[in-house]
Amino acid sequence: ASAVPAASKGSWSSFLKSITSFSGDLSSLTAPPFILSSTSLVEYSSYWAEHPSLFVAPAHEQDPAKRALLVLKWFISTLKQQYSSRNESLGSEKKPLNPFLGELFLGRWTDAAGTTELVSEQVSHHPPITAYSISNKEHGVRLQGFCGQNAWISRSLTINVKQVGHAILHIDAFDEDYLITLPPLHIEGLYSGSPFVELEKSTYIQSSSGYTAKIDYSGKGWLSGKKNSVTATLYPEGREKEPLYTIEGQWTNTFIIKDAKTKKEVDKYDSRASPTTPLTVAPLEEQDELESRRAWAKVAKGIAAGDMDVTQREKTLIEERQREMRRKEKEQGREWQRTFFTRVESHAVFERLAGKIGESLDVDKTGGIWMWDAEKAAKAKKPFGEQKY
Ligand SMILES: CCC(=O)OC[C@H](C)CC[C@H]1O[C@H]2C[C@H]3[C@@H]4CC=C5C[C@@H](O)CC[C@]5(C)[C@H]4CC[C@]3(C)[C@H]2[C@@H]1C
Repeated sequence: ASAVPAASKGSWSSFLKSITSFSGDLSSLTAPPFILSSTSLVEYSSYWAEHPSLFVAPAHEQDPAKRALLVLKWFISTLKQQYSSRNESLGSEKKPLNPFLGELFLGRWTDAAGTTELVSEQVSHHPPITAYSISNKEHGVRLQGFCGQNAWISRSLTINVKQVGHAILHIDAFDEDYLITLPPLHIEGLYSGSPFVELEKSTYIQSSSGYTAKIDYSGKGWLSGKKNSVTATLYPEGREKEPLYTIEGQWTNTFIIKDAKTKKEVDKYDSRASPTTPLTVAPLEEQDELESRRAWAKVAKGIAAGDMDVTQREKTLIEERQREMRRKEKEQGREWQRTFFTRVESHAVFERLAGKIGESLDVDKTGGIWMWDAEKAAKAKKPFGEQKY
């Protein structure tokens, strides 16, 4: 059954034609109004920690294998938010707003786990790359990472997305690091007008304490037959055939954790019984002009009202201002200063952990690694974007 509103049938079918001649940069596609989201992609970093208690739990587990298992459990619990939350709240996957260079999204979760802070910054516009840091000081846990997307259309009107980047979780109490790789995905359901994400292939979590998790994704009609299926094993690095724990289930629903030797269930996770903690974001009037919801407020209103003239006009204003800033920077031989993150050519922890996973790891093809810069962060205060012209 098509989910395309009757009035949009025409624009949806012309949209489907347009994506067959697709270039590779998703944001270059003009999608019809009903598929547009008023949320900017820079906000998607928040999906990593909407269950702060799961995010900090590993910091309190003394046994290194069980600690690695808690990291694996937290990671799989984030997938529903990352890849399916728009379906829940908006009825289908939507096209997010394309963040401008320097766009910021700042927020915090305050709940039983204390305060967990989110900083997300669009560190590159061409190609689009978002860098993020999520940290909880009381429990001494910090996730940092970056991500971009390479996309292409396959013949069956499927949008395929390869994610570029990775995440690194650091646990202060054990001075331990976990390298997390990002799943390839494709968008199904485009033809019927109700697109949704399906994950595919495998990803890894490699700990500095010597444990590897391999996570395999499959969908409806694949080996497991169920939509959004996931299986995972946790094993001592290099000994994939001697798993300690196994996980199986659906990342949009429930999954169970078993002891690989006794085959006994040791834990389970039910996403429907695990409410997320809402993120607290400053009210628009207190936000900096670089902060996403303030910057896109007029565009968001236009999209919510289904008024494409206002939407297009306000979007053009933002895009023109960005082009003007890039032109001036070029003229003055300067580059936009990122507020919280720095690009490095190499990174010891990343290289060491990536080496343990071996060739299966898709390192960022742009070669750069975006890292949280504590010095910049200490100096960063509003107005963030005061770059002298
Ligand atoms: C662009 C053509 C178009 O508008 O088609 C409409 C459809 C909504 C499909 C294209 C868009 O689908 C969106 C899904 C987005 C990904 C969802 C989750 C994540 C995880 C997060 O940690 C990083 C970002 C990422 C990979 C999103 C990237 C952008 C995606 C693919 C949107 C597509 C434009």
